[in-house]
Amino acid sequence: MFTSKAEQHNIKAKIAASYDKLYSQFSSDELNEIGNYKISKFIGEGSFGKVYLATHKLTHQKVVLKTGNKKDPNVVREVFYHRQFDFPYITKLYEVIVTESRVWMVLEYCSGRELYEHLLKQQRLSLEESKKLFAQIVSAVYYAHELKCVHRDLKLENILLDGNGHAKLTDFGFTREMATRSQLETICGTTVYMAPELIQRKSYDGFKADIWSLGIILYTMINGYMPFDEDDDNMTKYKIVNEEVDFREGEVSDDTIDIIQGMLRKNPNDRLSLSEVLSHPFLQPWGAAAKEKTNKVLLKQRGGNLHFRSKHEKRLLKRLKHCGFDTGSIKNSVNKRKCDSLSGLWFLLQERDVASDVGVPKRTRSVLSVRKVFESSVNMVMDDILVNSPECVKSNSLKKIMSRKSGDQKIENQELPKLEQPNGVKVEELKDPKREEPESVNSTEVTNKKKGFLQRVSSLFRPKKHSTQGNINQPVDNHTAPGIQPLLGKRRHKTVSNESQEASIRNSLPATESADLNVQFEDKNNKVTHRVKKMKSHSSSEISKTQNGSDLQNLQLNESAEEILKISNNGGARRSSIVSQHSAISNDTYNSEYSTDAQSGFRSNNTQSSNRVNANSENLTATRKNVRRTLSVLSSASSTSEMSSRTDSFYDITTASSPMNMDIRSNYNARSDSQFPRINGNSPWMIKRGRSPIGRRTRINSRSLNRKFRHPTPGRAESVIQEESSLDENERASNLPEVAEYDSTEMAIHSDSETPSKGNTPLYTIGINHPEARPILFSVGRSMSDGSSWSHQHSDFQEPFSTALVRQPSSRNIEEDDYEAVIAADDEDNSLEDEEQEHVRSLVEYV
Ligand SMILES: Nc1ncnc2c1ncn2[C@@H]1O[C@H](COP(=O)(O)OP(=O)(O)OP(=O)(O)O)[C@@H](O)[C@H]1O
Repeated sequence: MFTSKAEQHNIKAKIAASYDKLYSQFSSDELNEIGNYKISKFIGEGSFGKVYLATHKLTHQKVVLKTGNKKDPNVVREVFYHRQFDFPYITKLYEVIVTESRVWMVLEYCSGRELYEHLLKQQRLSLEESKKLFAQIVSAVYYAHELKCVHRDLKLENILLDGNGHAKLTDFGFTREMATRSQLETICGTTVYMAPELIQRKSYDGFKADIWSLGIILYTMINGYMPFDEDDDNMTKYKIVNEEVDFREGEVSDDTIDIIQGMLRKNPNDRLSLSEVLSHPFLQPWGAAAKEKTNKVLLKQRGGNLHFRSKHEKRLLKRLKHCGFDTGSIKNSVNKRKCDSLSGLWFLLQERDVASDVGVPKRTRSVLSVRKVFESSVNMVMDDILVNSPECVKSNSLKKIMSRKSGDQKIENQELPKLEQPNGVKVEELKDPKREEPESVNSTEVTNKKKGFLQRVSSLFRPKKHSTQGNINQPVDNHTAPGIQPLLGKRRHKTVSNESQEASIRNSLPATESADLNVQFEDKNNKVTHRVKKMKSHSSSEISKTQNGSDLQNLQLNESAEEILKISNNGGARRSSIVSQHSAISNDTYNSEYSTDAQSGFRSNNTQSSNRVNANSENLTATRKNVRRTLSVLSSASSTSEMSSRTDSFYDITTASSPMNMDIRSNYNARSDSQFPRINGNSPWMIKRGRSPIGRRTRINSRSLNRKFRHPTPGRAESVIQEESSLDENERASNLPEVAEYDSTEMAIHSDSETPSKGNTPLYTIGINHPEARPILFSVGRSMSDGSSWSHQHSDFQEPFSTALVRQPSSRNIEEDDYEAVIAADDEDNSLEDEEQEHVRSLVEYV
């Protein structure tokens, strides 16, 4: 109990200050967490929204958060289709978080970034690399096609590379199912990757259109420039429709020519099928292997056998179950592709285990993984369970591992990016990537072996640094080509910045550089400079407008080249064959298939700016760059016909709040279908403790030995801990030990109570790094008389603990004589017996 009024005032003041801090955090504009993900930096911006690098708090896995407006049909479409895909060469969609206005897609992080950037770096890819990557890309598309989905925006920018250099197809904003139709009408994609039938605005077979785009991709990978890419869009379109791709004589093998020509046949029905592409001699041995792998995945998936079959998965599942997770819910989430926090957790756990499958004995690592997840997810102590789990006992002693690994490590302070609200998220500060640490801990020297058990264990779960893997922190644009590097560096930087930043970068460039920030490749043989454009997906309602106002719809694409050129040249002078200033304008101009005038605001900004460019040639350079970078386009030709895809009934995507951040106690009643981990078949907070140490380290009577902590009855949802025994609910409630108040600091509210001044106050997690953090020593006991309630006492600890939950007491009239327990600081205190130690840990750390 508190010894003086002054102390009580002091404590009250601290609680009030913490409350204020919490309140201001709630009302802050800064955004640094979404669900279970901690945002670490802004990495790019697409047509639909911004993209951030983030860390999954429970597994420390890096992920990408891609945000979009909830009302944007393309965002809905992207989620709808993407979540159906579960394939090694398609970026994984782990989770979808829906907030009031935005959708956050949690995606697999591809540290190698875009294939486009890789190609810029290499100028052109070796045949071997091209084959390998292309086989992976084709297999991803083949997989999607087998699921009757067409991508419709295949391009270098939509193929990412993971840390192992594997291709990952992404960006399913224009995807469409083809199960119910054979022809599509909506014109969408990116001009230079578009099939002739789309350019001609005919109805088209989506599968065949994808195959054409793949042909463009392969050609570009091998040659380092695009087959149809003129500075003038009309010319590009003319060539797509009328001309054959050309190859440098003697440089390209017959197989290469054959496969590319096979994919780029003007008549869609003459094009190779993807199965044929994968079996083509050019692509061997990669193609055949990729095809086989894809067919296996498809077979498994169709049979509903994709998950939980491998030894590794079974082992992980077992561990989770052992720790009380509701594995049925996890399976359900994963199998149904719910993209909720459970399936996210599952996939990330799996990936982390696979990634860290080096060096640590399997059994131990598994146990530790599960332990860490559990610790993080419910913020409570699992030591009791894990230390005594058979796995842990069989393998290395956890204590030994901890004492080996807990070492004196200095953890750098982590700076968080400051963000605007989701719909206008803006990074004010970018963290130094080298200092990036997944843990949100402040600078602390951990020197004492006896310091926080959790912290020591937690240090074991920090992701290993894989020096061989692609590092996101490395600059992407270390272009090898002289002269290109500075240009790329600047352009790249600009790509992820806002318009004003772009303008300032551009202004700082010499005129020749700023003229076109697209990278130029010099073809040494032909002395012709080629370009690989980076195209930004966007749309407008102006598809038919060329830069000079001519209507492409009326343009006869089989007109003579002269005619076309005449139109083009009228449209504006080409500054040179190398650096085009004008061409991208109409090239990048399309409609959303749902586009209406009202909606055009969504994706038509680039078009509008393009038009402004035309109007004012002085602004052309700066504005064009925005337009130029990317384009994926979607015309409104058949908006109604394809609208039906919106009616798909998919939304069992979970909404925003992470279960881990929810008040787990308030879910007590629903625990049978709870998603939360359960311990020994009970709710997560019903941690079974051993026996309680009593009577100055003597034993308590047998009745209390089997008691468990649990949260209170529904009527007292805010209360903290209750014992479970054979007593009925009322008795349990009355047996709730009250926990003394202490400082409350960082987050993790575990109660819905509004203010700490109420009788039942919220619980807070106290962080070890808080300047005022100190542990609480609880003396817990009960009188020896039957039916007596548990009570406790608290006093200061000399040594800090990693975590303690505290609560303002509602009752302070506990009599000294009622106590019979003394709590020890650490499990290494040999003066306590095992069960007593467990009790101590569960009380001090778990409470
Ligand atoms: N899973 C990912 N891993 C790593 N980087 C990613 C990932 N997804 C997107 N990015 C990066 O984020 C940026 C924006 O991506 P996004 O897909 O939103 O736009 P985009 O493909 O550039 O444009 P658009 O949507 O118009 O096609 C790009 O630089 C991209 O490389």
